[in-house]
Amino acid sequence: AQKTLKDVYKDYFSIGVAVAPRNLSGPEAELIKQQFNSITPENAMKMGPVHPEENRYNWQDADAIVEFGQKNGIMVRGHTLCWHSQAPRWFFTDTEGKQVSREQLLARLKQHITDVMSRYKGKIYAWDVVNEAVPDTGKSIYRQSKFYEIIGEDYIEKAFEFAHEIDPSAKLFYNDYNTESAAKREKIYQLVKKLKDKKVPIHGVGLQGHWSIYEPTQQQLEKSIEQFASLGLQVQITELDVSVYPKEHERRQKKDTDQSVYTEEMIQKQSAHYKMLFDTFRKYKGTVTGVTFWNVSDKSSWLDNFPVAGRKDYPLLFDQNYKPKKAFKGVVDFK
Ligand SMILES: OC[C@H]1CNC[C@@H](O)[C@@H]1O[C@@H]1O[C@H](CO)[C@@H](O[C@@H]2O[C@H](CO)[C@@H](O[C@@H]3O[C@H](CO)[C@@H](O)[C@H](O)[C@H]3O)[C@H](O)[C@H]2O)[C@H](O)[C@H]1O
Repeated sequence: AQKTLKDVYKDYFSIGVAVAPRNLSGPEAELIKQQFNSITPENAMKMGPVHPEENRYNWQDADAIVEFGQKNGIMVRGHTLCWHSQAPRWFFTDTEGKQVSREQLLARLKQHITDVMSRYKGKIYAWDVVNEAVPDTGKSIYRQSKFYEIIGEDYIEKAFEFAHEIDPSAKLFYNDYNTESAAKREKIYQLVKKLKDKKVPIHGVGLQGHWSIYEPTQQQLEKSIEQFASLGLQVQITELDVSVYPKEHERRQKKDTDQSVYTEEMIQKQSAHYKMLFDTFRKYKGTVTGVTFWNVSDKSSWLDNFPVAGRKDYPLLFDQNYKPKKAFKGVVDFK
């Protein structure tokens, strides 16, 4: 029988995928049930989509995803309780449109985390409590978000404390991208070390893993896993995809990459890169506790049209017909 990701990795870490309600029926649902034992709502549990108005929640999509998990014995990972992006405008202004005070915003953040986590208590095993709070550039370890401007740096520790109070059994993560860039990794390390030193209830760091066939190197990845694990934190890869195109800054040099053609060279490089990534994840068994892909198959990825409008990407292990790609083989054939 064909090997599946969840069976091959059952002694290593959970294998997940980001989903939207549209993925939970038909051939995609069959692929999800066959290959994965964890799902993450791609958008349904974010502040804006789930809490569009102060006194109105929109639970429909989030409920559908949790019910699918419950019905099929698939764990659910929560994403995300506090993020500067996709945060509803009302969160930061009062009824006259004036910016709210530190106390008001802290109370709203507490209410939001309390309501969302209470609804799914015992049904969500891990949460990205705070997402992308560290800037890519500059000395400060704090992104100048509305949360930081209005509350101050302690909005992060408060969010973790609010979360832990509601569901002490849920594993709580700080989640970010570009975690393999030395400068950004050091700032994230400083942030989470501060939280650990203050005995804030944080259990792990999420490396989003929006990588490409050009980066990271194995050394860079191992350095990130080891640096965060040195604080006694677990590490999860939370939004994995391997674009066949170089990142923006490299792209300008390689003009011909905007053609959306999936070349044999891309297939070879992608297969080798995915193999290196999973060889590395297995090496840190017990530290790397979960790996989640961001979208199900090349049929539809957030990387289609991003950052180049109209450009198709091929970043995942299953092709546009939900069939396993060459890269899949390199990931499951290690025994
Ligand atoms: O950006 C990739 C990752 C990076 N890390 C954090 C992680 O949360 C993020 O995920 C992406 O986060 C993006 C927003 O920042 C999501 O994109 C949003 O995805 C939403 C749902 O499809 C879109 O909302 C729909 O927009 C449509 C037209 O604009 C409207 O008609 C729909 O009603 C509305 O739901 C938003 O415009 C679009 O911005 C992507 O699907 C999602 O994959």
